[in-house]
Amino acid sequence: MSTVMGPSVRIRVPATSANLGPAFDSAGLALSLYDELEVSVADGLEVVVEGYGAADLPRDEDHLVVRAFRAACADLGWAPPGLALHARNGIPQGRGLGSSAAAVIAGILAAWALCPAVVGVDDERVLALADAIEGHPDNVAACLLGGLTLSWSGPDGVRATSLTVHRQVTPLVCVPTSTLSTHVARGLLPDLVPHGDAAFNAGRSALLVHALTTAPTLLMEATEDRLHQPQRASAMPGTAALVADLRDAGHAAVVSGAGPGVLVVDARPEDAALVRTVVPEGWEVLDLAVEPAGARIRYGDRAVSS
Ligand SMILES: Nc1ncnc2c1ncn2[C@@H]1O[C@H](COP(=O)(O)OP(=O)(O)O)[C@@H](O)[C@H]1O
Ligand SMILES: N[C@@H](CCOP(=O)(O)O)C(=O)O
Repeated sequence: MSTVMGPSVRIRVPATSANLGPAFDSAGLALSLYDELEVSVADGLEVVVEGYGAADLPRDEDHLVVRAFRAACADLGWAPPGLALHARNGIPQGRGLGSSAAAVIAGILAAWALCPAVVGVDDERVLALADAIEGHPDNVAACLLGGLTLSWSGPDGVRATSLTVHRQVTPLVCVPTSTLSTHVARGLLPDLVPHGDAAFNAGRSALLVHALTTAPTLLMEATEDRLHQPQRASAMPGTAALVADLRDAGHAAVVSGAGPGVLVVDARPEDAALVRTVVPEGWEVLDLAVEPAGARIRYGDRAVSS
């Protein structure tokens, strides 16, 4: 049992769905499904987990929130003795809903919020470190900033921008019982792709931004992809079949992130019942909203970052 040594901070981080079809490693959508954490500096390490992962996440320095916290502390030049972490996880893990990105953002924001030497949060520094830990920027950007995010890397490091989506973008997520590690799913992708497929995805990605923000009637065409879903289908045949069935029924369905969850981008309230008839037994259907503001930090009742 460790002793808490200062004030606590509460962090709420949203689930995210990356890629959205063609925009591999660049587009992300924040969803109204959250992990909530309470963190304080302590004289040792104490980790309590409720909800998803309660039975199998590590309770030591290997816990991803702890690892991200430690990395952010090092980045800030701060060396707290330990931390007390209480996590209530509402984001299913290993399903393509950005649980690891949420854990990384939570750990980094906790460090920024608790470090005595800093005031406020520098989103660009948070994003840079989160991208370095996660290995791709799409989920961490959406988790941090909310809404529809586009992220890219350049000479100045990782950058991201957040856009407001059209009101007809109403996400519905289908969550299987099976899991697939993002690391494994990334290993299925080839190093080289045909130029025609790259051109196909470039056009669809550009159209995707227009469809999500302005012209939702174009979402079916705008969510077509040739760069990652076909290459990963053998690792998640049930997911591939469900995406095909939903698209045949007229829904803009895609693999959520690296899978095996499925995102329907444009589900109207009345579609939820219909989708439930197509989804295989055991899958959970979550009727969600877009989370517009992203991660939230609170000291008591005072919100200091969104
Ligand atoms: N809330 C969490 N707390 C601690 N570790 C987590 C948490 N969420 C995810 N992780 C870690 O990330 C892994 C899942 O990451 P990943 O394969 O990228 O799937 P996802 O699509 O859910 O992000 C888990 O097995 C676990 O090691
Ligand atoms: N662009 C990444 C997205 C991974 O998202 P996750 O939610 O499955 O971690 C990829 O497709 O590998």
